[in-house]
Amino acid sequence: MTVPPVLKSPLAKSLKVALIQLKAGADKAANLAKVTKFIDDAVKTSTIGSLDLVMLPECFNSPYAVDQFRNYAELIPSGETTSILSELAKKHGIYIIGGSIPELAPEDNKIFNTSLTFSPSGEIIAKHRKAHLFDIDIPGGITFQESVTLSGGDKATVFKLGDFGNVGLGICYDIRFPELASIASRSPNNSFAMFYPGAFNTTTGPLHWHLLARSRAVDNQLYTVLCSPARDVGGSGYQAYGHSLVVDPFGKIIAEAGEGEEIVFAELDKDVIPKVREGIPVHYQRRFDIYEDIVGEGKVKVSDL
Ligand SMILES: O=C(O)CCC(=O)C(=O)O
Repeated sequence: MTVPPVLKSPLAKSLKVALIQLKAGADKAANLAKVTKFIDDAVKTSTIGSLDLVMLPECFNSPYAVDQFRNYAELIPSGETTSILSELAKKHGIYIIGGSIPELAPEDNKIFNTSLTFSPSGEIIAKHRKAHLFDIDIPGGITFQESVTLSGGDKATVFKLGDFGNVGLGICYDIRFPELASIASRSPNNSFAMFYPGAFNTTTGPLHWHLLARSRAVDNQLYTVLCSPARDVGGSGYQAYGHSLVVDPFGKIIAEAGEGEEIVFAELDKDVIPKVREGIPVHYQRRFDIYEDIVGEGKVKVSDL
């Protein structure tokens, strides 16, 4: 096997990120006010210098509940959450990965679980509709059927984060399907990170949250960044797992929250990617001649907004 010359890192510089682990309730205005305050605080209290990107959790403006998604759904881009996040990105001059919100698609009245990313000038630069719907039934554990009210997106999402390079985006349950991260990481997309706003629960969280984050990182030799809501201790609704985290391309957890409301800071160091790909050259050893039919070049649907 010939290892090609080490690629220069796709990153212009290190990416400084903050993950906002907040608890959302039934009051949408209060949720949005909280988001504004947390983002302002993250920028002010950053322990790693000037932030480049702030990330929010899945369903941060509504309860995470099948019977509530339609009540909270908004049009994109004309809805209020889109304009608030756009203004915040502009005000602070940062990228915002806007967790996810229920989106109403007016053309067919469907509801999607959708994540938007904003540039530092407030433009939407990516839109991912959760592709794999969270339909599970674990006796004595948890039953949840997103497909009762949500529809699934039909594209992988990879986009350019300005000078930092390409990244991929999935939502929560999407992390269980390795294909999205693999599409993002391999040529020609060559992403350095996968971002997953997610709301695992107290049944599957302890079993799989860290395992999946580390697996996607190791499989693809990129960073994985997962942002969860805080746990609603004593609440009667969905119990999010918490533990927002960042895993480096070696599979090491470099930042992690607890269960409550918290901001976690992490720096995604550009030099780690070529180091790990040189040391363990799986990135260059893919045998698409053997498994082209699974994720063959040119056969994927990547979102272009
Ligand atoms: O996959 C899991 O265990 C949790 C997924 C989830 O909570 C979600 O997709 O919102």
